[in-house]
Order: sequence, then structure tokens, then C-alpha cells
Amino acid sequence: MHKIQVEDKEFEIFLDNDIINKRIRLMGIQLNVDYEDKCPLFVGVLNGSFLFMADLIKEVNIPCEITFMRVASYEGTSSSGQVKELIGLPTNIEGRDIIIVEDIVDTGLTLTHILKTIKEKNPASVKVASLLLKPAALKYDIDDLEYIGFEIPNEFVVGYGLDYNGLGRNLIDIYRATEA
Ligand SMILES: O=P(O)(O)OC[C@H]1O[C@H](OP(=O)(O)OP(=O)(O)O)[C@H](O)[C@@H]1O
Ligand SMILES: Nc1nc2[nH]cnc2c(=O)[nH]1
Repeated sequence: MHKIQVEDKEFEIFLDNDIINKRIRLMGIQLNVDYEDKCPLFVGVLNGSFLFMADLIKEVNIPCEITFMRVASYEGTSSSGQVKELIGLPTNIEGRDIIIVEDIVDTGLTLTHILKTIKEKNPASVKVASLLLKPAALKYDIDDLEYIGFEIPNEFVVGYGLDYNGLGRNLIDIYRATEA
């Protein structure tokens, strides 16, 4: 089993880059079908979504716009952090078809906050594309979670945009912690 060390924590390989890219290709095909004749606005949630957004958008061949926003909530592996202010959310999204792009949905707290704020701005539609979802960790109902790359166990993961204490975002594969 391929293992790596990030700071004080050991991780083992979980999803390799080839598997990730194959799944993203299928997600792109689905988006091209669902948004045919539309011009959606993809809103990436920084920092974690930057690699997923880059790879996903290469598979999208309909007219579209891309922007990024930011929310800060986690320190280390703790999931008790408070969602803070949304920064850089586009102001004029009335009547637009919005696709929020996330790297991971864990408790769903971040997304719940983002969805509430975006819906107040009267978009035509809002859906979420998340590379990863931890169903066992979800604490909030999220109806708009339409495009999921992988459902994963409730374990801390790193790589492909996801960090551990700021490190590991540049790993091309996704790794899981070997112990909590
Ligand atoms: O469903 P939740 O429990 O709210 O967790 C999911 C959020 O946590 C991560 O962001 P983080 O705050 O770690 O910021 P980052 O993207 O800059 O790493 C991830 O990118 C999601 O936005
Ligand atoms: N890196 C990382 N960030 C997260 N944010 C919420 N869950 C996770 C996770 O499993 N890994």
C-alpha cells in the first residue's frame, strides 16, 4: 500500500489520479447534457476546489462562465470550525444557472451557508457539483447536491486540492489518514 507522510500524519492511497479523471470525464458529460442551451456560471469554493474545477471545466463544452469564492471553516482535521464570511461571491447572479463546485461535502455546513446566501440573490437555478461526499458525516439536508464524484467513508482525506494544515493540496492523488 502506497503511504505518504504529511506533517505528523500518515496517509495511504485512496483514489488515484486516473480514477479521479475518469469520474470527472463522466461528470462533464452529464453537465453538457443537463445544461445544453444554457450558459451556467460555475462558482468554485476556494481553496480546495481549484484542481477539481480546472479538470472539470476542461470536460465542459457548452458556453459557460467561471468564478471563485471563498469561505474559511476548518483548522487541521477538526470539523467543529465555524463557517466564516463568504468572500468574492458574484453580486449579479439574478436569473443565472449556478453550479457550485466543491472538493468535498463533509457535514454540509459550508454548503448550507453558501446555498442560503446564493438563493437570496434569485438565481434561475442552483446545483452543486462536489468531487467527494461523506454521507455518514452529513448533518444538513442538501437537496441541490446533484453531481457527486465519489461517496467516501467518514475518514479524513488529503490531496488533489484538499489539505492537511495547508499541506498536500498539490498531490495528484487522494489519500486517506491511516488513523484518526
Ligand atoms: O461540509 P463541511 O463540513 O462544511 O466541510 C466541507 C468544506 O471544508 C473544506 O473547506 P475548508 O474550510 O477546509 O477550506 P479549504 O477549501 O480552503 O481547504 C471543503 O473545501 C469544504 O468547503
Ligand atoms: N482535507 C480535508 N478537508 C476537509 N474538510 C472537510 N472534510 C475534509 C477532509 O476529509 N479532508
